[in-house]
Amino acid sequence: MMEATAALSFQSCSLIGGEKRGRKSWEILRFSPGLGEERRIQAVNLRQSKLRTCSVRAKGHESKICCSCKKSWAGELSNLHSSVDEALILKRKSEEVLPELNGQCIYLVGMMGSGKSTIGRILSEALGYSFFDSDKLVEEAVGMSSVTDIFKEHSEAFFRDSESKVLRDLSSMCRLVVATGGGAVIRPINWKYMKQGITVWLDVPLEALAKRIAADGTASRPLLPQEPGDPYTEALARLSALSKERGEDYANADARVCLQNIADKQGHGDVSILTPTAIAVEALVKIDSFLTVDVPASQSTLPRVKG
Ligand SMILES: Nc1ncnc2c1ncn2[C@@H]1O[C@H](COP(=O)(O)OP(=O)(O)O)[C@@H](O)[C@H]1O
Ligand SMILES: O=C(O)C1=C[C@@H](OP(=O)(O)O)[C@@H](O)[C@H](O)C1
Repeated sequence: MMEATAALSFQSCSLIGGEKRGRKSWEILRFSPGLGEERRIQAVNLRQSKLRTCSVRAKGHESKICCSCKKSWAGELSNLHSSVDEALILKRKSEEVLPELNGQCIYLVGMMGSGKSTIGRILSEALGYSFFDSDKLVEEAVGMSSVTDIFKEHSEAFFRDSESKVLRDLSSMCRLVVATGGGAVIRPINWKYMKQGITVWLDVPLEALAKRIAADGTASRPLLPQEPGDPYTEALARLSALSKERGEDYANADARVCLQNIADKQGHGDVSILTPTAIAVEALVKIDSFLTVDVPASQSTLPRVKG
């Protein structure tokens, strides 16, 4: 009872001013346990990237609430790791973004190994969307079990044509999260298909990509050197060349999730400790910003919404 009263007081206190009307922006994360007179509440505002902690002191029938506000919740995430259930934040943020998406698909783009499949699965589950990996769809369409075999037995151009057909077919559907192949961005026609939905670039430092790929092996990635040698150094060299060729292409995406920026905001700068769930939350934050940005009346168009 005390907790419910405190939560209501917290939500209705003046802290809420200045945000979108009619939408709950502050999420109560936790009450301190214990049965004492004073309790602490942590709440996060995903829209404004803020974390607040309140002490609630019971005085008769009233609750006195003292609040402190931290500038950036992203900057607090390392602390939150131990104290806050990331899954709850993901759930709350996806509930907030879902109505704004209005069924539009999400296309994840980024270099190979950037986490498109990993983050895509998490996003699809959180949003109740279906997940597709475009490489897998190409394999099914061609009737071969790996992209590497398609490159070997046919050609890269054949693979790219099949990839474009897959993206064309997906573009008429809704409520999907699609992990695209790392090279899907190089063909302008693919952008036409992907822009039927929201495109999100997972921007991961090359060193982190090379580490992941060296750990996974390059067998499933035909554009990377397959010869013996130091896998990290070889992957890094090839990824650097591909990234130079494609840098501008990825930047066409509607939203950019830059892992280095997240890690810097958290104050440690280490992208390797960012969890896939935290990255998925950041993707939703960026999608939300893209969808809710004020469009001047002169430039407004009908919403890009399907069925
Ligand atoms: N945030 C992360 N931190 C550490 N490893 C990750 C992260 N996201 C993905 N990985 C790992 O990196 C590798 C490539 O991820 P994947 O999702 O297959 O990338 P993509 O689909 O972009 O090629 C996998 O081994 C995966 O487990
Ligand atoms: O970057 C690329 O050109 C490619 C990336 C691969 O997908 P992932 O990004 O899922 O590894 C796959 O489509 C193919 O090997 C080509």
